[in-house]
Amino acid sequence: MDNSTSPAVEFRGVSKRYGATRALSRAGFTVARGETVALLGHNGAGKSTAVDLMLGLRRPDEGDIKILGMSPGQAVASGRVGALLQSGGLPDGATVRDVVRLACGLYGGRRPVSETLSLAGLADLAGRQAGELSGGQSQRLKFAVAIAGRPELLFLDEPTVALDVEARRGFWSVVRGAADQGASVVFATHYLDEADMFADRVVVLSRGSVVADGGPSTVKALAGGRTVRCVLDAPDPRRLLALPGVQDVQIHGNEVILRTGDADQTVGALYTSIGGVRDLQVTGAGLEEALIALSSGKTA
Ligand SMILES: Nc1ncnc2c1ncn2[C@@H]1O[C@H](COP(=O)(O)OP(=O)(O)OP(=O)(O)O)[C@@H](O)[C@H]1O
Repeated sequence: MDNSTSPAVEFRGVSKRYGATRALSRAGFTVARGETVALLGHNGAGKSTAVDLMLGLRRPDEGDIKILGMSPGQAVASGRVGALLQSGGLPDGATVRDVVRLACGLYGGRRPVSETLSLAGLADLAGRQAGELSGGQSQRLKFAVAIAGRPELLFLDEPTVALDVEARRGFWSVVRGAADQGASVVFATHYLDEADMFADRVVVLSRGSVVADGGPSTVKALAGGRTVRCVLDAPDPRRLLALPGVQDVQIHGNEVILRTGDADQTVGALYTSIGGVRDLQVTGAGLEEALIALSSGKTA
């Protein structure tokens, strides 16, 4: 069957219970080829369950899951899917190169060892023992194993949990490199800034249901956006309302209060097309507030 045009993921009406716990409740979303999608939600929202189901590690109670046009089991068996899961260690005594060589060998050399090392940012660490790596380096080694078969689709389950800011940045820059080569990426996270910065789309899960699905700025706007305050000489309400993202304008003398669904664009345009901006402040709903509002069903 030619399934090269099928979406990377079709997840339709999926429910999963563990005894009395309802982990997923008719959850649905799709992931297009080449897209990077964040599954965002608090602890227990159902993210890992969704990832396990997409990898065929568990079976849904109801619903339908297709991965690259196939059942999850077939997709994984075809070697076209890579994964970095929360569990799973590395052989401490082996070097980075040994681990990567083994992974590349298991996939019949679809991706050369040197390319895999360099994509994962490990070229300079190839001779290091896996047990001597920092947290960020060992996540990059697990990532190298995940991309060794040149997968068309990558699943990353909370890959940067417990990493510091620098290590997280390093990790995401290597993921970008793999995504730039055309792989679709699905990652679970409760780091809101990561979803905002690295995903084309964010699927927000709350108590097993999808409560929002859209671009990061759409998800933020759903929860009411942010407030941008500043001082301007002679503010013009019509020009301010025409700025990108602005939904509402209030003016008190020289003080301006804008409600916006995209604070970054609004602030940029304030400086470039209005000018004379003083005492600028941005407050209110970031993705964090959006998530809280969406999770409790209190969206605007
Ligand atoms: N093997 C299991 N047995 C029983 N309950 C489970 C099991 N795995 C998950 N759960 C429960 O299912 C719900 C969803 O868990 P899941 O791990 O999918 O959420 P998550 O969003 O990945 O959370 P986290 O961010 O903490 O990893 C939670 O209430 C969890 O306690």
